[in-house]
Amino acid sequence: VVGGEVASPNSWPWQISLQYLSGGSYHHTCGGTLVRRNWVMTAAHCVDTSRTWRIVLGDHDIYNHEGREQYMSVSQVVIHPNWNRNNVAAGYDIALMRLSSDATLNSYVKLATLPPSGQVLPHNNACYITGWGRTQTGGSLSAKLKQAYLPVVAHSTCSRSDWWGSTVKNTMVCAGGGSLSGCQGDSGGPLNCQVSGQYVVHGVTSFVSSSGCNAYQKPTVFTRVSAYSSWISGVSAII
Ligand SMILES: CC(C)c1ccc(NC(=O)[C@@H]2CCCN2C(=O)[C@H](CCCC[NH3+])NC(=O)C(F)(F)F)cc1
Repeated sequence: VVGGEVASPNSWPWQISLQYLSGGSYHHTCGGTLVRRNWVMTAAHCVDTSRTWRIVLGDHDIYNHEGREQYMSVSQVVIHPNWNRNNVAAGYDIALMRLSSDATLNSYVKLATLPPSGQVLPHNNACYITGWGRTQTGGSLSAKLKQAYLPVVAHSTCSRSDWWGSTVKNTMVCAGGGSLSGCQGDSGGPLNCQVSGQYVVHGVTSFVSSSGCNAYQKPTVFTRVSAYSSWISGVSAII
C-alpha cells in the first residue's frame, strides 16, 4: 500500500496473509479475505504456481508473533476456470482456498461481508485498501498491516483511453488513481467499501500499472466480487 497509514491492529479481521514455504521459512506473498470458517478468497495470480502454502489469520506484524495469529494449512486451491495467467486484463483473477481446519472466530478473526450479486458501487463510494504490500514502487513490504482511502472510480472514467482504456472490464472495480494505491504484495487482499454503514469486501486486489504502483490516472484495479457471487457460493457451499 502506497500512502495511507498503519491500520489499528486487527481492525480488518477478515484480512489474511498468504505465505509460501521457501528455504525453511514462510514468506508473505499476497493478501486474502476470510469468507467462510474454512474458505479464503484471494487472487488467482497469487496461487497459479504450485507451492506449500500457509494462511495466517489475526495477523498485524507479519514479522513478529504477537499471540493473536492462527496459522492454517491449505487443503485445496480452486482457481476460477476462466483465469488466464497471460491475460490479467480478461479478468477472472479470483481463487478460493480451502483451509485444512476451521478458523476460530473471535474479535481478531471474523468473516467478511460480501456484496449481493451484481452490485456496482457509485463513483467516489468510500473504500479502503488494506495489505502488507510494498509501501513504494520498488520498495519493501510493510511489516504492519496498512490501509489507504481509495474511493471508487466509475467504470466510465476508469475505461477512458487516458486511464485504463479497454484493459479494465466491467467485472472489475477501479479505486484511487491519485497518490494512494495498492502495490505488489497487496494482491488478493480486500477492497473494503462502506455500504449502508457496514464494510463490505467489494474487490480482490488484482493489478496496478507496470510503470508504477501509484501511476497517474491508473487506479488500482480489483476483481469485482459481486460479479462472481454464484461461483463463490457454488465452490464454498457448506456441503
Ligand atoms: C493487462 C496489461 C496491460 C497489464 C496491466 C498491468 C500490469 N501490471 C503489472 O505487471 C504489475 C507490475 C508487477 C506486478 N504487477 C501487478 O499489477 C500485479 C499483478 C500482475 C499480473 C500480471 N502478471 N498485481 C499487483 O501488483 C497488485 F497491485 F495487485 F498488488 C501488467 C500488464
